[in-house]
Amino acid sequence: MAVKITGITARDIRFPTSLEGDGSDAIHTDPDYSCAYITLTTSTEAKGFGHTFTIGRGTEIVCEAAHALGEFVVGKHLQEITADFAGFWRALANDSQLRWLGPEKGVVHLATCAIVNAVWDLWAKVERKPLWKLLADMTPEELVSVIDFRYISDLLTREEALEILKKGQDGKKEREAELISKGYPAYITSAGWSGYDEQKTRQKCKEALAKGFVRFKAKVGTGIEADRRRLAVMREEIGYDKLLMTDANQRWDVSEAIDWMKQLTEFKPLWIEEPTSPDDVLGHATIAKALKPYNIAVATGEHCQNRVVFKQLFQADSIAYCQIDGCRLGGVNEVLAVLLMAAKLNVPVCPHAGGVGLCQVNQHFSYFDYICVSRTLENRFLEYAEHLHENYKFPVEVKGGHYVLPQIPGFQTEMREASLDTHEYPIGPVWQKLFAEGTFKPPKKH
Ligand SMILES: C[C@H](O)[C@@H](O)CC(=O)C(=O)O
Ligand SMILES: [Mg+2]
Repeated sequence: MAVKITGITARDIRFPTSLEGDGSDAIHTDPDYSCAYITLTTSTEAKGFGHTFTIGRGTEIVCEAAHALGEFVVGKHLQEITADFAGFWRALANDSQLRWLGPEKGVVHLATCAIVNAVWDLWAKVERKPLWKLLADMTPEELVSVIDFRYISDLLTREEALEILKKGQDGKKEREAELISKGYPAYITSAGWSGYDEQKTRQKCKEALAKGFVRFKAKVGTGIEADRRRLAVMREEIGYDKLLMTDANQRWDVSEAIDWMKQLTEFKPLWIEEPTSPDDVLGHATIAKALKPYNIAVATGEHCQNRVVFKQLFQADSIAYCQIDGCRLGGVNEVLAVLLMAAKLNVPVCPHAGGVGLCQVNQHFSYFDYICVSRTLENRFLEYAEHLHENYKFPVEVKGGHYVLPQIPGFQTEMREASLDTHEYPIGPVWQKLFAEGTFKPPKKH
C-alpha cells in the first residue's frame, strides 16, 4: 500500500535530570536530558517517530531546523524515498542553502538525523520488522544503495562495502539466533556520573552488579583527586575482574589528557573516552600513541559530527573504539557508512547511549553490526544508561547485563503520549511546576 507522508511536527521535550545529577560529566555539569521529537504523519494509520538528543537549552533551535527541513519529506511517498534512499539523504543533508549552516554538522544535521530516523521507523513498521531485522534482511546491494559514499570513497568504496556485506551473509541466521537467545553485551554508565556523591556511586555499583553488569564507565576530568576517589570507590565496589572505562567529555588539552590519564593508570581503565575536542583528529592520535604503553585505549564518537570525521579518525589511528551515535550522525544511512568503515579497519564499534532515547536507537546498530558486518562480539559492548526508559512506548530491556533484542516493528523511538504532554518545554505541567516553585527559570521572551 502506498504511504504518503502528509505532515511533520517537532516537539521540544525535556526532562529535568540535572536535579539529581543524572547524566552529569566534567563539561556538561547540569544536563536536562532532552530531545527534538519528530512525528511524521501519513495517509495511513502508520506514523514515523524520530528524535535527536540534546541536553536542554537549544532544543527549540533543533525543532526550528526540523521545520525548515520538513518540505523535503512532506508530500513524498515512503516508497519513493526508499527507492533512492541515498538520493533522499543527500537532498536532505545538502539543501543548497541550509547546508551553509553545516554542512552535515551541528543543529541542521541533528534535525536531519531525527527526520531520517523517523522515515526508517515508518519503513520498519510498514515492513512489520524491528529496525535491526529490517537491516539484517536487506541484501548487500540494498544496503549499499542507502549510503552516500561521497567524501569517504578514498577509504571505502561502494564495491568494498558490498564485499564486506556479502561476507556478512555467511552465517547470519546463526548469529541472529545467537543474539536472540543470549542478548547483546552491555556496559553501564549510570554508576559513574560526576554529580553523584560517594554513597550514591557505591549504591549504584552494587545495584548494577546485582543486575549482572560486568562492565562500568566512570566520568573523569572534574579534578585529579576527585577522579582518583571516584575510580577507587568504583574499583572497591566492582573489583579488578570487571571492566572499567573512563570518560572525560572533551575536558582536556592534548598534553593535559596524557598527563592526567597517566595518573589514573592504577585503576586500569580500558579506555579514555573523548579526552579532548571531538574535532581534533590528530590530537586523539597523539593521545592514543602516548597512552598505548599504559594499556589505555582512546574511544570517541558521541560528538563526532559526520562520516568524514570518523573516516579521518580511522585513517589517523586515532581511536581503538568507535562510538557511533545514530542521533548525532545523520541517522541510519550515515551510521551504516561508519559501521562499514570501522569493519574495514577492524575497529570495534561500541555505540554511545548515554542520553534520552539513545539506548532505544543505538541498540539496533550493534545487533546489525554483529549479524551482518563485523560478525564478532570481541571488544564490543553497548552502553546502557538506566534512566527515562519508562517514557517510551516500548522501552529497551536489559537482562543479566545483556540487551534483549526487541521484536516490535519499528525503531522503538515512539514516546508515550502522556510523557510528551507532561514534559513538553515550556508548556508541559512538569515545567510549569518547576517554574512556579522557582526551581527553574522560565525561558525569556525577546
Ligand atoms: C551529557 C551526557 O550525559 C554525557 O555525559 C553522556 C556520555 O558522555 C556518555 O554516555 O558517554
Ligand atoms: Mg561519553
